[in-house]
Amino acid sequence: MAEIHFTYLPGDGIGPEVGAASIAVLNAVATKFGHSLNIEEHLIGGAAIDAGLKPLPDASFESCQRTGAMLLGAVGGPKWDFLKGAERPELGSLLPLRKNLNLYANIRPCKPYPALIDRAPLKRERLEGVDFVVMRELTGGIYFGDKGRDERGAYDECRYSEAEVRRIAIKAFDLAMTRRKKVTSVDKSNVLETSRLWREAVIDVAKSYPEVELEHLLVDAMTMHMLTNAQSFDVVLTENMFGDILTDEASVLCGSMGVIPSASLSDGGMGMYEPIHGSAPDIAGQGKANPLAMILSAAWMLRLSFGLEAEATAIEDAVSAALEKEQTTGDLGGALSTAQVGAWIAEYVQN
Ligand SMILES: NC(=O)c1ccc[n+]([C@@H]2O[C@H](COP(=O)([O-])OP(=O)(O)OC[C@H]3O[C@@H](n4cnc5c(N)ncnc54)[C@H](O)[C@@H]3O)[C@@H](O)[C@H]2O)c1
Ligand SMILES: CC(C)[C@H](C(=O)O)[C@@H](O)C(=O)O
Ligand SMILES: [Mg+2]
Repeated sequence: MAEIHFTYLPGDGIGPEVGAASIAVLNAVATKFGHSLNIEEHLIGGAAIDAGLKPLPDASFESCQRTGAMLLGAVGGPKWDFLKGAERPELGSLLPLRKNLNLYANIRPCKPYPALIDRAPLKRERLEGVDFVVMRELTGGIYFGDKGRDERGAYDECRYSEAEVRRIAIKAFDLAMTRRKKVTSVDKSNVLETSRLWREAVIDVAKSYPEVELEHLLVDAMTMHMLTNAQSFDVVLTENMFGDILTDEASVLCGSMGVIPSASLSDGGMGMYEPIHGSAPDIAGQGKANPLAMILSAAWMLRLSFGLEAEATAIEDAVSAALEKEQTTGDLGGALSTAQVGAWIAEYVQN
């Protein structure tokens, strides 16, 4: 019996809705496998601002540092869009959390479920066999450079050190060694100096992995290859902003934004788990949000932060079953609410 002790940060918009569904599933797993849940729930983002606190309140950050395992819904929304810089939910909570906990390795899978292939806008033959993982650098690049306004307009500085590129490249090659042994590094080295450094460092890291095939693609071409040739990818290695953009595109291959989880990992064993989607203000508060990405993120937390492989697999099997039996929300053509999908998966796990 294990104690599953983590920080739960529901956040804004659909965050608390998909979060509640994931907690219902975690409760079912804990009951079924005889574990106990110790959940530290804290405010983050707009919800913290509305409570008169900073976007990342000290108590929230301290809890994350203490537990080292975080399950996060989403932050941000139109209500807080008038705020500037670090007063914003995104810049004042999510980014400092990633940076200050050194969660530099962000892993986002793209493997369309068989039951969803016909829901994606691409032809079936372009989707069958697609199975790649994006290794996104998460604590460097343009997100974290100097930004501001001056007499010439506005600026966002993009910086990468060689060490920052090397450590994420090593993660990508290590992952490729456990898979089909191919790394596709995506950059814009025909224009950007950071991308030239990126490519040099990746080529150098690759020398230690002679079994792994390395290819380079420019990011503009990559957006096209992802739609025409996605079966050719295994591990896609890229920098912060390109990874953000490419993974939203990858979600289209999977049938919905609502099915892709992510893990953000440090070297010291910390992990934050969150869906790749945002707070979806257009559907928030209506029970329409698909909770599968959040539920799968919880499964990844069990596997990667607590070593609970059978428990994680039980959740993933239940998600596959829900898709096969069309127990889904409207984005996937189903008629269930967010809570009903969570309850169905929780029950499936327990039986
Ligand atoms: N990790 C995060 O906290 C995170 C990630 C992305 C965006 N955001 C924030 O979220 C806000 C909204 O951003 P956006 O609208 O560009 O992106 P979004 O991901 O919130 O929504 C994009 C589209 O996908 C749909 N969608 C997203 N998640 C869904 C789900 N689980 N089920 C069904 N449909 C879903 C939405 O309804 C919307 O049409 C912004 O403030 C943004 O900064 C936060
Ligand atoms: C909200 C935003 C800062 C975030 C990002 O760009 O990293 C989001 O889009 C994501 O994909 O996690
Ligand atoms: Mg994004």
